[in-house]
Amino acid sequence: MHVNGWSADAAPEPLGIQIAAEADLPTRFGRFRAVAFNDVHDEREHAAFVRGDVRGAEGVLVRLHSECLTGDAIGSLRCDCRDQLEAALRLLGQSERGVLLYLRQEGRGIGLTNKIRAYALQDRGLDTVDANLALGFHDDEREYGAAARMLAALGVRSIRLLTNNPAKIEDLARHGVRIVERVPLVIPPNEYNRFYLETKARRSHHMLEWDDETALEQDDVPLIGEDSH
Ligand SMILES: Nc1nc2c(ncn2[C@@H]2O[C@H](COP(=O)(O)OP(=O)(O)OP(=O)(O)O)[C@@H](O)[C@H]2O)c(=O)[nH]1
Ligand SMILES: [Zn+2]
Repeated sequence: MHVNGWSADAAPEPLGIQIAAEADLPTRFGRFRAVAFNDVHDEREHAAFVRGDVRGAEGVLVRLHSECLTGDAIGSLRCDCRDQLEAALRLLGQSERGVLLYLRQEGRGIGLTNKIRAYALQDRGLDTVDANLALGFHDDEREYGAAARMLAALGVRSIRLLTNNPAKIEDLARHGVRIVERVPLVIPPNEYNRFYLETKARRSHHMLEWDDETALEQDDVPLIGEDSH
């Protein structure tokens, strides 16, 4: 398939990464292409979900989503991950082209077990940053080199990045990704993640602004079979 003079088969692969497998993926958000990679620098199974033709394209709408098993799969209300994931997929599904990178750096890179340890510390009053520090980690252990290589392997030339996180923008740019615009992805808080979101804004400088009028009411949060407390 030729797009803007590029051929998906003949395009030069960037050093150290290549597409390992791809297939169509119809989803409840629209039709995507699921893409897996071989990356000599990173053995984790990151994946790209690609909407439309992105090879050679400029200003492609891109979301980098860091894995959150508790939020993404189980529907935890402690964070905003699943809401962000669904909002991003909805936006991409309405777009002609775009990419969601699903990055296997659970718990901001500390892994599931340590994230649950961090939750236990948060239940004793620490915020997300101090909980990570108490466990001997940085507040955020993620890096976006693999994401940059995946975008290069897909032939994306420049991106419009869906994020509120300045560190993500900086690290991606440091890895050579051209970001032409930041597109906010703000989810109104619920009663369980309000402190978490406030911590993101206050301590991690995330660009979060929401209108309290639009905040989810408890009734809107699907806590089936549980008393609210
Ligand atoms: N260590 C730790 N990780 C968490 C916690 N809550 C959510 N996460 C992880 O945080 C990651 C999501 O990152 P966030 O900081 O919420 O958001 P972001 O992706 O950096 O920023 P945006 O692009 O604006 O969404 C996922 O990997 C989650 O598993 C927590 O309390 N502690
Ligand atoms: Zn989460």
